[in-house]
Amino acid sequence: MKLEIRDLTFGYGKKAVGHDLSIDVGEGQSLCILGSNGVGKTTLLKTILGILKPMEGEVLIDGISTRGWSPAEFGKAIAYVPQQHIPPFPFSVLDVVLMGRTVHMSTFGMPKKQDRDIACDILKKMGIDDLKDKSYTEISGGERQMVLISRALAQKPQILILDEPTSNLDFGNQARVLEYIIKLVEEGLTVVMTSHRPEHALAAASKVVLMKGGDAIDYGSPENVITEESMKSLYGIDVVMVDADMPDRRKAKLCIPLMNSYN
Ligand SMILES: Nc1ncnc2c1ncn2[C@@H]1O[C@H](COP(=O)(O)OP(=O)(O)OP(=O)(O)O)[C@@H](O)[C@H]1O
Repeated sequence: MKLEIRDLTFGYGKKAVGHDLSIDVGEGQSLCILGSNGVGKTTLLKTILGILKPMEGEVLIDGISTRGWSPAEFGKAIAYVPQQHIPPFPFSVLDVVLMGRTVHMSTFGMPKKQDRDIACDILKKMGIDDLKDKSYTEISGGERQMVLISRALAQKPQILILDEPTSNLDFGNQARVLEYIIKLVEEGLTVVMTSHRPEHALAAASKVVLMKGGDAIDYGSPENVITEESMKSLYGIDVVMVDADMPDRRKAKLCIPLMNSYN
């Protein structure tokens, strides 16, 4: 599914957070939104998800405006992995993942065997099936992040939206989640994510948008958009871009902040 954001102004009530944004991301592509704290990344995601109404402009899915869509219509197309999720009850991990199946059930419907099979299969693919029967309130923040990604995938969305998907994860799980996102994109999913890690955008995104002061100051391929100059402009620090030789002869681009402590 193609996601288009056309001349979008978004925010809370009458207060605009972002202005006149136009970006698109197609099937089998991923878009990463970079920008400093409080610039409006989550607010943009909430507007795409229909949680907030556009102040001006439109969000289109496969060319159709989502204005007036019901939560069920959004739920069938888009799944969301939020930054933080505080559970009100001690559901089991499997129950949380099964919640992703709700959009495919009738009102008051109960999960069927097929729903359980889908949920268990995703937990296996994410490498966390050993957590299945644990209480969601008694697992670590990083494990919870993996469970939330599983819940979103159980929804079988066409578009997956992730707000800082690697923020709570250890070094290994960050790489695993990024690899998994890359695989899902290769399989045809449309992904939109936010990140505070330029390397993650370089590794996993087809397109990057840089947000500053409510505007998109640059938008395009990660290699073109993520530069020493643009990162200084975005985050106010000097950075050095380095090409690292990977064992398979590929190059990986790294973005290293210039700190006085290096010697
Ligand atoms: N519910 C709300 N009502 C009014 N203003 C809000 C609300 N939530 C966030 N804001 C404001 O909107 C602006 C953008 O916030 P947002 O959470 O979208 O930023 P962000 O780029 O996702 O930040 P971070 O990187 O820290 O997660 C901030 O100034 C914030 O204070």
